[in-house]
Amino acid sequence: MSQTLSAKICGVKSPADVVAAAQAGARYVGFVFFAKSPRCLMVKEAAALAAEVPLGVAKVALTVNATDDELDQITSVVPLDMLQLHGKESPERVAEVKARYGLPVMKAIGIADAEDLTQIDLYSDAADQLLIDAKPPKNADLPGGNGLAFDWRLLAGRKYWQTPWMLAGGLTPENVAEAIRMTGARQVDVSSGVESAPGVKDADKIRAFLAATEVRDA
Ligand SMILES: O=C(O)c1ccccc1N[C@@H]1O[C@H](COP(=O)(O)O)[C@@H](O)[C@H]1O
Repeated sequence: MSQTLSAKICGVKSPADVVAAAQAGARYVGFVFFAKSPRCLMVKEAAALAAEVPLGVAKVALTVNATDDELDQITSVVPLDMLQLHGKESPERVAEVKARYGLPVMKAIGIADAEDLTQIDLYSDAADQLLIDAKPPKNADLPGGNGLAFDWRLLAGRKYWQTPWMLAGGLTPENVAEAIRMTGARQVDVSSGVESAPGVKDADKIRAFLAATEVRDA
């Protein structure tokens, strides 16, 4: 039996990126609002891109430790379906953001070893979704989007968490099917693995990534 998973293409920067993601079957596209990222958008640029996103594809704003002022600016200008919090936001802050903006919130959890998995339980009530990503290296400029994978064996047998979750971190068209098989993920998120250079999405890689998420049961 063939199972189609949901995929998020994060860090789209142009109408062509949006078209490539939507036509390939992405269920989410991500707009990055983090100045150090090569994928960072101005609020007005994101609003223009949001207008290009077809119905059925969710628009996600990725922020890192954003203040209310920053989130006010983003949410007042960009039509959004979800907020992704990718910094050190506490469970209380996640709940506050969810209540203040009335949008579903996805909290990123960085994983390097088994101990990090305890974070998942801490956030599972406050967040609508969890993004289980590789923990960034110490002193990295970016808390995500580094093209680094974690040991997927840490998630083996844990696919029945109550809170919906996405797998992220170092996914590529070449490894995503194996990552899905090992973790049981039903949703995957990718940024650098579908780029030809940092911040430059590649339509062929986006298509190959989405095609590879169609996993055939044995
Ligand atoms: O993509 C970015 O630039 C980024 C910046 C700051 C925080 C998170 C970011 N991206 C997120 O990280 C995951 C994993 O990225 P990658 O596929 O390993 O490059 C990505 O899916 C985004 O959600």
